[in-house]
Amino acid sequence: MSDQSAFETDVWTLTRFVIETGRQAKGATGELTQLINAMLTAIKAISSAVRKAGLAHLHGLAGAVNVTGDDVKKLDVLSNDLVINMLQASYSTCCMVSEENKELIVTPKEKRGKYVVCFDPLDGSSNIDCLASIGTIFAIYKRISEGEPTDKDALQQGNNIVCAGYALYGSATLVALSTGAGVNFFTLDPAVGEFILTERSVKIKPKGKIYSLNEGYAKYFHPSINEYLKHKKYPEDGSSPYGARYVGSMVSDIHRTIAYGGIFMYPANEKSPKGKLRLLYECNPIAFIIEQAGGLATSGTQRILDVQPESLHQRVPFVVGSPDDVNEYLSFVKKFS
Ligand SMILES: O=P(O)(O)OC[C@H]1O[C@](O)(COP(=O)(O)O)[C@@H](O)[C@@H]1O
Ligand SMILES: [Mg+2]
Ligand SMILES: [Mg+2]
Ligand SMILES: [Mg+2]
Repeated sequence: MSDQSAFETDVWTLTRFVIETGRQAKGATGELTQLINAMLTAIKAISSAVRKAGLAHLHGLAGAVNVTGDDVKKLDVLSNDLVINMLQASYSTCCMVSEENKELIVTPKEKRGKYVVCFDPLDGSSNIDCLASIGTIFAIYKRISEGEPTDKDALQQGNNIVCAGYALYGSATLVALSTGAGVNFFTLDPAVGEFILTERSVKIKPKGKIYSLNEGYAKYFHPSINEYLKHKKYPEDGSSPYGARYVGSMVSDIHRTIAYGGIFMYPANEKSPKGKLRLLYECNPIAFIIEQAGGLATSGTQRILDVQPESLHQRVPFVVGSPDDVNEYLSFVKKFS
């Protein structure tokens, strides 16, 4: 920062950051910049709705069940509508996949651009009514077909991600963003209505002190998971046991994992043989961000970004975090295979 006075006069806002990096990219047309800015507008509007949800009668159920069996909340619907409308109005998308829409969302012909966006408009919606932190997750790809957009455009490996990010509506509203050159954090200054760069080139610790999962399902876990958890609670080498944290909003649990280090897991269990989290709009964008911060993301048998998607709402077991912690977990998988 150039100015040492209390009031910063040359601030790096996220809008400025996106314009600058867009300008530097070879052959850039500005379409990705337009798309990211539209996403940020949706995120600001969702943040505002989240902050006044209780006052604006936005708590509670919308009265439907979505394609993966979740009860849909009023804020899920509002967030979904905001993201779809803002993105379509940016003239930069051809199709989208949302947790809340069974089918591919195809942009009207006259508003089409070259990008595909997969998103979870509101993550952790079971936490809305108790005022715990929630989020939004997204991944952006270039379309791969010509003519009418099809599912094929969205069924791309995470390896093809052009840009991914998440917004966390926590004690502050924060956006983590990566275009493949590291991860940056931006915090919303509500007075200005802009996201301000607060942490550049974020790196996750090689090893943490926290494990995070819904341990209530232990009865249904594979023995390798329970053995690993036992090792975290009763370390044989005399080291201190790990602390346990689990919000139940993935964005919160992931943001803590990046900020403090450690491991987050939503493994398969007997009741959910592929776990709960969905590949296209939950696991892939988070895996991209975690890897960009120096961490690892695996299904237990495969790197998440290498998984070839077969359907829009498919689930995948998900284990992510500090590299040493994820590798230690993988050694337990190996022992039991
Ligand atoms: O209640 P469980 O089984 O622990 O599941 C919690 C997980 O479900 C989710 O809430 C699913 O996300 P949605 O709220 O977007 O459906 C994740 O954020 C979280 O990690
Ligand atoms: Mg849901
Ligand atoms: Mg979610
Ligand atoms: Mg959701």
